[in-house]
Amino acid sequence: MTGAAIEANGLGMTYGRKRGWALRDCSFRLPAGRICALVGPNGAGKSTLLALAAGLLRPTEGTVRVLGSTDRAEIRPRIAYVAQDKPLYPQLTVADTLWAGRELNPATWDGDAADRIAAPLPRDAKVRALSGGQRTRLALALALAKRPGLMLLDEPMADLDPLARHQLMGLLMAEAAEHSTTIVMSSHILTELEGACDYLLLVDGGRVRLGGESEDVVAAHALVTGQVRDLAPHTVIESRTTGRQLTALIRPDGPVDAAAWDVAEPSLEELLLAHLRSPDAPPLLTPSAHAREAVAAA
Ligand SMILES: Nc1ncnc2c1ncn2[C@@H]1O[C@H](COP(=O)(O)OP(=O)(O)OP(=O)(O)O)[C@@H](O)[C@H]1O
Repeated sequence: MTGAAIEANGLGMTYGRKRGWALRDCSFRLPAGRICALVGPNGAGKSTLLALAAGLLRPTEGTVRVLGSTDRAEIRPRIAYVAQDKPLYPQLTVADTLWAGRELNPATWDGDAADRIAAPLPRDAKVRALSGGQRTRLALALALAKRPGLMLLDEPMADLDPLARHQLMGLLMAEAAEHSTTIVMSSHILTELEGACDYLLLVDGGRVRLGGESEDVVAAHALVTGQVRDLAPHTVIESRTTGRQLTALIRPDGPVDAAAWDVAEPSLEELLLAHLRSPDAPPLLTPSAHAREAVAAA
C-alpha cells in the first residue's frame, strides 16, 4: 500500500456554534500520486476540506494528516494551495510575482515549469490588470514551480477559456505524472474530470459520499434497463419508470439477471449526477480510500 497524501479521520468543521457543520464525520484516505477530482454541489464542503488539508483551518473535530504529518508548519512548504479567489498581490507585476515565488521557495523552485505555464502572460503587467483567467494561470505557475508533493486546487479551471483549460490541464497532468505529485482538484465541470482524474471524492452535505479509484467506483455500479420489477437484492441509487420500462443506477449485490435486464456501465458523469440527485444513497469507499485508523477500529 502506498503512503497517503491525505488521511482524514472523523474530520469535522463548523465555522461557528450557530452555523452547523460545514464538514462532518469525514474519514477517508487519498493515496499519494493520484489525481483526485473533488466534486459536490455548492456548499457541500469542498473548499472547507481543501483549506483544512492546506492547514489554513483548524478542524473542529477529528484529524487530517497530510503527507504523513499533522504538523502544519512542517506540511506547508511541501504543499501548494490555490484558493478559489486566487489571492495574489495586485500591485506586483507578473515578473515580480514569479521572482517572489522563487525567493520564497529557493530549494525547490522550478523556473522552467513557471515559464512554461506563465508564457502567455505579459511579464511587466501588474497583477491587478490581469484578467481572471490570467490570474489563474499565474497562481498555477507559482503552485507548480514550488514542486510540492501535494497540490490542492480549488476550482482552478473555472475562469479559463476552453483552450487555456485544455492546455493547462494537460500541462498539470504531465507535470504531475513526471514528478509523482498528488493533485486534488475541486470542480463542477464533470466531463472535464472524467479523462483527467484517476481518483474521486464526492462530498455532499459535509460528508464523503463516494471515494476511491474512479474506475473502481464506476465498476461498482451498473445502469440497468428492463420491465418494471423488484431490483432486490441490489442497492438502487436512482430509478425512473417510463410506462412499463424501468431504468436504474444500481450497486449490484451479486450478479445481475442478464435475462431480465440490459446492463451497461455508467459514465462517471451519469454516476455522479445520479448520486447528487439521490442524497440518501448509501456511501461507498473503495478499499484504498478507507482511512487506516477507521479500518483498524472496524
Ligand atoms: N468563512 C465561512 N464562514 C462561515 N461559513 C462558511 C465559511 N466558509 C464556508 N462556510 C459554510 O460552510 C459550508 C461549506 O462551504 P464550502 O465553501 O466548503 O462549500 P463548497 O463545496 O466549496 O461550495 P462551492 O461549490 O459553492 O464553492 C457552507 O454551508 C458554507 O456556507
